[in-house]
Amino acid sequence: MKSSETVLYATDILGQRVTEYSEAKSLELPQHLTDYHAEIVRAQPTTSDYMISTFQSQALVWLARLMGAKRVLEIGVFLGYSGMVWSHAVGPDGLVTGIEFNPSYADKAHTAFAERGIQNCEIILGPALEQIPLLAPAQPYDIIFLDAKKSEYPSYLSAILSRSPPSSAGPNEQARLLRKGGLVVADNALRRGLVATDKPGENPWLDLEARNRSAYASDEDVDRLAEYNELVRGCARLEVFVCPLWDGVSLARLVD
Ligand SMILES: C[S@@+](CC[C@H](N)C(=O)[O-])C[C@H]1O[C@@H](n2cnc3c(N)ncnc32)[C@H](O)[C@@H]1O
Repeated sequence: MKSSETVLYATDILGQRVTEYSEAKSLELPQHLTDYHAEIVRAQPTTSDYMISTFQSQALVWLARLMGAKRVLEIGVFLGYSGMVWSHAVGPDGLVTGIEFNPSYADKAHTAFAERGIQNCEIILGPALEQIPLLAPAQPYDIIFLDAKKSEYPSYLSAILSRSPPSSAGPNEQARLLRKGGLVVADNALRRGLVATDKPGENPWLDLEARNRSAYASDEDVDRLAEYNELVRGCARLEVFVCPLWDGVSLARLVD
């Protein structure tokens, strides 16, 4: 099988079966997460693909647990599904802080947390680029999850890095936003593969994009995501792996 035929963009039966098999053989998500995901898919069919999938959730829980993560900053909350995933990953003694600029989404997420007795998720209301500089976590985050405006990813990254100075800048660990060894996890880093190819005949999403721009990605989104991937790859303080699953997930570790 060619690498381009992995589960990410596969529409063939084998790709589906491999994905189902991998989900079934990976760590189990608790019922409240799978139920809430299914509830949103049923109730909000046109926007439910804003959410990470349950399969991606399994990977993120595994990753957070591998790191022993206890503090997660999530930029882009929507209805709180991925916040609940991080909440589960960090456990009751951890904390998930979300930033969301849509008050109606934030309300619904708060309600969903309360209905499920989830007490370790908080939401800051406002535009991410205004709120990031105001954050003052008691301890630096272990993971920062980018899932808000795609065209702002490069700006999120520079805001995070400028608030996370290297050790050489002095003993200022408490003031850092992201701890040394922490991860910037950026969802949709490949955006339907458009960052990799927009040649007609190579990317079946091109037709869909042209017909329905608003549902998928604008040229600006794709250009800024490509810029984000370049910036991360070129940054000496970050070590990155771009995972070609789902819509692409960039995993960038802050080395210093
Ligand atoms: C893709 S959805 C997040 C989905 C969520 N992480 C999940 O998987 O369940 C993106 C969210 O980011 C919010 N958003 C977009 N731009 C934003 C910004 N500049 N500041 C804060 N929130 C923003 C949107 O309102 C939307 O709820």
